[in-house]
Amino acid sequence: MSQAIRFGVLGCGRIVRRGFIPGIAATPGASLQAIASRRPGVARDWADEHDVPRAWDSYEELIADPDVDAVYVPATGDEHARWTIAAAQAGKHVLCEKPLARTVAEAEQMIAACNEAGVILQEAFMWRQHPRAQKTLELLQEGAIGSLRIILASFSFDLPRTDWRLQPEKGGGAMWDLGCYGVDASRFITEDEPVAVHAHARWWETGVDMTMQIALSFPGDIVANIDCSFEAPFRCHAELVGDAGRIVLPDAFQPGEESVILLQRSTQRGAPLEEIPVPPANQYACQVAAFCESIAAGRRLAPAEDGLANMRVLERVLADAHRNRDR
Ligand SMILES: NC(=O)C1=CN([C@@H]2O[C@H](COP(=O)(O)OP(=O)(O)OC[C@H]3O[C@@H](n4cnc5c(N)ncnc54)[C@H](OP(=O)(O)O)[C@@H]3O)[C@@H](O)[C@H]2O)C=CC1
Ligand SMILES: O=C1CO[C@H](CO)[C@@H](O)[C@@H]1O
Repeated sequence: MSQAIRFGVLGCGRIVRRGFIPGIAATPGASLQAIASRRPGVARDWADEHDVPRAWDSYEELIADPDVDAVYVPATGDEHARWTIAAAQAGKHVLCEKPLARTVAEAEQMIAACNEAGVILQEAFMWRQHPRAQKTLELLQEGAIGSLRIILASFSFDLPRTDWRLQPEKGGGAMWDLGCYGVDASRFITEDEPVAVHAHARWWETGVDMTMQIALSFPGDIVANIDCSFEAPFRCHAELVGDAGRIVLPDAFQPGEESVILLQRSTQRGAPLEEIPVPPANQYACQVAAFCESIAAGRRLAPAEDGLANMRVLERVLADAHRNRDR
């Protein structure tokens, strides 16, 4: 096999520890070469703890490191565009956390910078890379639930009120953080873009949406009902309803190593739910592997333009929620 892709990570946050580090450790063909934090000494501590060869006290130094081939951007939403563009200009491939940016305009600039530099840009919608996502598409294509009519997706948890996700200037808001998954999933499942959007939110004192209902209509009169919330118990599920059955995806966007698809092949009340097995997989490892595959192929197998298309829908959704405020 050719030389492993050497990754650098910009920041020491929760998803780095919980997702990316275990994911890259389980990915042959990828290695974690360097880690940076804006907080002095933090990257050194993490590097020692996780056996990472290099530690930097600034993102600029990591980006300038000639031994780094690809950069993972797990920063707060407001920092995605800045660091993606800087890394691309230094010739590094970029795996950027979701959502790509705060605005469509920012996402367009990121894609342009990566195209100009000839580097790969991938949005870190890890759930798409898990084998369950592909298996779900196959079941739909085989007609396992007949014609798709309804998509339901819910993602919520009780957010500590001190989190940056409540700050609008940091790219906060339940839609950007959680609703983006349901929108991404409905576009992935329909392989299409919505023809109409409607949204209603409950707003937090800082100006971000705390809870949002999103209704999307897709070609073929497929409807998607998506909800997201920072003020509710943890829920993360999706259901695809057809005219001949339904598919349930427990822990939709955060499947564990072992996950299942629940399939009801009938519209009869009380019809059994069959467990469709899915190969065990760590979705963060799948994500790194897919990204490395794109680098090796020299083209984006998971196009960043898809992230841009998601951003376009999210911007429309947020605008509609603002329009419906106080109605
Ligand atoms: N795909 C997934 O499963 C998940 C994705 N995410 C995404 O990952 C990103 C980070 O989320 P999470 O790890 O939960 O967040 P944390 O609050 O735990 O970490 C924030 C991160 O942002 C960095 N950062 C850079 N600039 C700033 C700044 N100006 N202010 C504050 N922090 C800054 C910090 O690095 P430093 O060490 O330099 O301070 C740190 O790495 C978000 O984009 C989020 O949407 C989050 C959770 C799950
Ligand atoms: O992307 C994400 C997935 O899960 C988290 C909740 O558990 C979110 O807050 C996060 O930003």
